[in-house]
Amino acid sequence: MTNALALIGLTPDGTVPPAAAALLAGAARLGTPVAVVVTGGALDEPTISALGASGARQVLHYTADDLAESLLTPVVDALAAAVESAQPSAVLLENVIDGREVAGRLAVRLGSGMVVDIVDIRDQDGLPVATTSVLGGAYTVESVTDGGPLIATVRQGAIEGTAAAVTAEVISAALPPSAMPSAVVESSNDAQVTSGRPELRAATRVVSGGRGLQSKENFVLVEQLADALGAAVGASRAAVDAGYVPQSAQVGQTGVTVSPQLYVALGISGAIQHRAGMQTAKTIVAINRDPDAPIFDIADFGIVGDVFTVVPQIIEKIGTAAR
Ligand SMILES: Cc1cc2nc3c(=O)[nH]c(=O)nc-3n(C[C@H](O)[C@H](O)[C@H](O)COP(=O)(O)OP(=O)(O)OC[C@H]3O[C@@H](n4cnc5c(N)ncnc54)[C@H](O)[C@@H]3O)c2cc1C
Repeated sequence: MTNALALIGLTPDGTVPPAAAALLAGAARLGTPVAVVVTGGALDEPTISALGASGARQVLHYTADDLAESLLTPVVDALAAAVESAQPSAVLLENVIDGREVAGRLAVRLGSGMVVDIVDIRDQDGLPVATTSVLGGAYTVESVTDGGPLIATVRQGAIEGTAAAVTAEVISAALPPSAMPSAVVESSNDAQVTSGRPELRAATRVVSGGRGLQSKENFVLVEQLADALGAAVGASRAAVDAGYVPQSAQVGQTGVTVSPQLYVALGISGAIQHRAGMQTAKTIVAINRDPDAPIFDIADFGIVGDVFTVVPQIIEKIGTAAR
C-alpha cells in the first residue's frame, strides 16, 4: 500500500494541533498515513501517542538545530527527505500561510503538481484526486498530478471523519544544515491573543455580521450570539470597511476562507465574494430582512426578519436551553 504524508506542525507548547486529525484522515483515504514532524529537539511520549490517536501509523521525525532561526527552509528539507524515503502518493499540509509556502517550495524542488485550499481528497485507482471549490463555490474542480506526489494544502474543517487510532512507529533523523538559501529570523514577538473565542479559520461554528448591523456598537450583537454558541466572529467586507471589526475577521475572497459545521450570517446580503469564503460550511443559517437576499439561495435555514429583533430572541432561547 502506498504512503501518504501529512505535515504536522506542533503548537508552540509542543502539542498536536486539532488540524492534525483532518490531515491524517485525508492521508488515510489515500494509503498509509504518515505524519512528518520537524522539531528542534526530542518528541515526547504524549505527542507520539496523540499522533497515533489521530491515525499516524508512522511518524517521520526530523530534528533541525536551525529550526527557530531559519524561516521554513528546514521544514521543506524535512519533507523532501520524507518524500524520498516514503515515496508517497501525496503530501498534505494545512492551508495556512506557512503551509502554502512550504507546499510551493516543495513542489518546485520535486517538480510535482500542487493544489491549494482543497476541500476534499479521494483515491481513484491509486491516484490521489483533490477537489477545490472555485468561483465563489459555483464550480468544483478535481485535480491530479502526472508526475511526483500530489502536494495539497487542505482547507481547515473541510475533511470530515478521522483515521483509525493506531500505535505510531517513530523514525527519527537529524537534518544536516540546509544547503538552500534561507531568510534568517533575527527577532520575533508573540502575537497578543486578545479574545477567548475560537480562531476563525479552525472554528467549528462561525457567526458573521454584515452591513445590516449598521454600526460598530450594534456589532456587539454578533459577538453575543457567537459567545452563546461558542463560535468565532466573522464579518463581511462591508462591515470591515465600515470599521465595525478588524480586517482579520473578514470572510470571503479577500479575507479568510472558513468551512465550519455551522455558519450564521447576520445582515449579510450574500455577494459572490463573501460566498467564496463560506459556501462550503456544512450548515448555513441566514437572517436578513430582505427575502430576496442572495444569501438565502445557499442557506439551509433562513429567517426573514430584523436582526435586532430576531437575534436577541435566539440568544434568549439558547440561554434558556442551557439553564
Ligand atoms: C475584488 C473584491 C473582493 C471582495 N472581497 C470580499 C470579501 O472577501 N468578503 C466580503 O464579504 N465581501 C467582499 N467583497 C465585497 C462584496 O462584493 C460585497 O460588497 C460585500 O460582501 C457586502 O457586504 P454585506 O453583505 O455586509 O453588505 P450589503 O451587501 O450592503 O448587505 C447588507 C444586508 O443586510 C441586510 N440588512 C440590513 N439591515 C438589516 C437588519 N436590520 N436586519 C436584517 N438584515 C438587514 C440587507 O437586506 C442586506 O442584504 C469584495 C468585492 C470585490 C469587488
